[in-house]
Amino acid sequence: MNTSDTSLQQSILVVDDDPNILHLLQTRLSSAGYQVLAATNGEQALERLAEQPVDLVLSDVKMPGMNGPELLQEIKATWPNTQIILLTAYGRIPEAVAMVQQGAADYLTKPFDGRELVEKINALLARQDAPAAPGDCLDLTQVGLITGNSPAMAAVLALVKRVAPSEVTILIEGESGTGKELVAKMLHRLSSRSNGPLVVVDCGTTQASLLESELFGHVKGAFTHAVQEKQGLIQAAQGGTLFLDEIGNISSEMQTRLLRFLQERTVRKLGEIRTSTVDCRVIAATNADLLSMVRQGTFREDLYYRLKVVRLQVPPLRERREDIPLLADYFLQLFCKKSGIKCPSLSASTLRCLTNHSWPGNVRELRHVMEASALLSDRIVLEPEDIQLESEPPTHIIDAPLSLDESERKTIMRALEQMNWVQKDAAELLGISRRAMHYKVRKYGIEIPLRGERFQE
Ligand SMILES: Nc1ncnc2c1ncn2[C@@H]1O[C@H](COP(=O)(O)OP(=O)(O)OP(=O)(O)O)[C@@H](O)[C@H]1O
Repeated sequence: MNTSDTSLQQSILVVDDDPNILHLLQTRLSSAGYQVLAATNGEQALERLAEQPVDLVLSDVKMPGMNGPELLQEIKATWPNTQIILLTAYGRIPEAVAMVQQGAADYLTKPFDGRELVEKINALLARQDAPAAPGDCLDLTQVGLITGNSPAMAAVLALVKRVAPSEVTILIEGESGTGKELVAKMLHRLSSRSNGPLVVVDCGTTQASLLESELFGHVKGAFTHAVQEKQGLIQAAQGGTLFLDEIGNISSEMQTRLLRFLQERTVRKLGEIRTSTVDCRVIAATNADLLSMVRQGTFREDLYYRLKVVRLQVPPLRERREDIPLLADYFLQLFCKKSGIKCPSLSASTLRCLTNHSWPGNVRELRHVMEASALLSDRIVLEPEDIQLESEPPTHIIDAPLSLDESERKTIMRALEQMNWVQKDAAELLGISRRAMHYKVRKYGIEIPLRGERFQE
């Protein structure tokens, strides 16, 4: 902590070119017990910091002269332990999110709620004061996440390390079995909440009717089988991380309740009047295309944007084949050690065979294949015939390069399907004129189902 010797007060530098906002922030934060310094632009902020380092900088993003991203870069280079919270206009959220990815702790949109701001700062500085989290020296294998030399996973891990210490909500996307849950674990372990619980909720397999009481809890007698009071999983994540797996599977009622929780950070048990505040970081994961679901009206747009403050995309295994040999060997050794059997090695042709497979079930499939091979073979070196791979679909279907026309036709079809066959909307989605869409539909002989509307030219 950077608190000066003469005072135990924590210090905050507020930076904004609007004198009214500056005054408001100074008053609010002083009355919350902080020592507050002020600057009206980025250059002045750096001068102030050179005179007196602070615990936290609260800065506007858009300012004349040095802008928010430049100021962030300067501060991170010279005072790496100083936390930065950004204030941004609603329309500039993408810029603020990019800054969080570059090391800012969090952001708030203007107009902001003063109470929420103070709570955010209190929580952030309280955690900064806490002893170093175990995640500080985390080695990936501690969460069981193995990667080889693939650039695709290196990029994911770099982003994980950058955003883990912040408080932002994260949406992890990726096909089933790619390791999204392990990524969530890593985010938790690398955060300042790593001493708190990581509560995993599988929204995909929990029965819709049960999910509400699982998440929010209930009082005794709230419904027929509520024989005793139960704490909800959200509350159980107090001080830690709530991981909502398969978020695309929740009902529209649950979407509304979750959105309310994300906005207000309070929960109310079923059958209870009182609400309680919960301080937890939320990470969600999905293997569905949430954006398409938003377009089809099956997933709330406002919830989608609340969840995907930062998006992390875990690539399928076929896009990071460099990782396959290391993962295969890791699973083989893990299983053999657990089962007390002598671990075989993999011949060069077996490795080639594993690397060329398309792995539709991703890392989970590779794990199962290696376990089965270790169990079923008693050889010292595993050859391709010892490995049971699902047969691949005929390669000419998946590998044949698409002609430009074919891929254009597929794109048009996908857009039309997504927009319920309304050509006007599909044209808008693809950023082409209605006339061009009409022409392409005719060119490719695409049949519009009767319920689809045809636009007037
Ligand atoms: N990089 C990895 N290193 C080691 N094990 C991995 C890795 N990625 C995935 N696994 C293993 O593969 C299996 C699936 O991983 P995980 O549950 O994290 O995937 P997921 O993307 O969350 O899947 P789903 O969408 O089906 O929930 C687990 O057994 C996990 O341990």
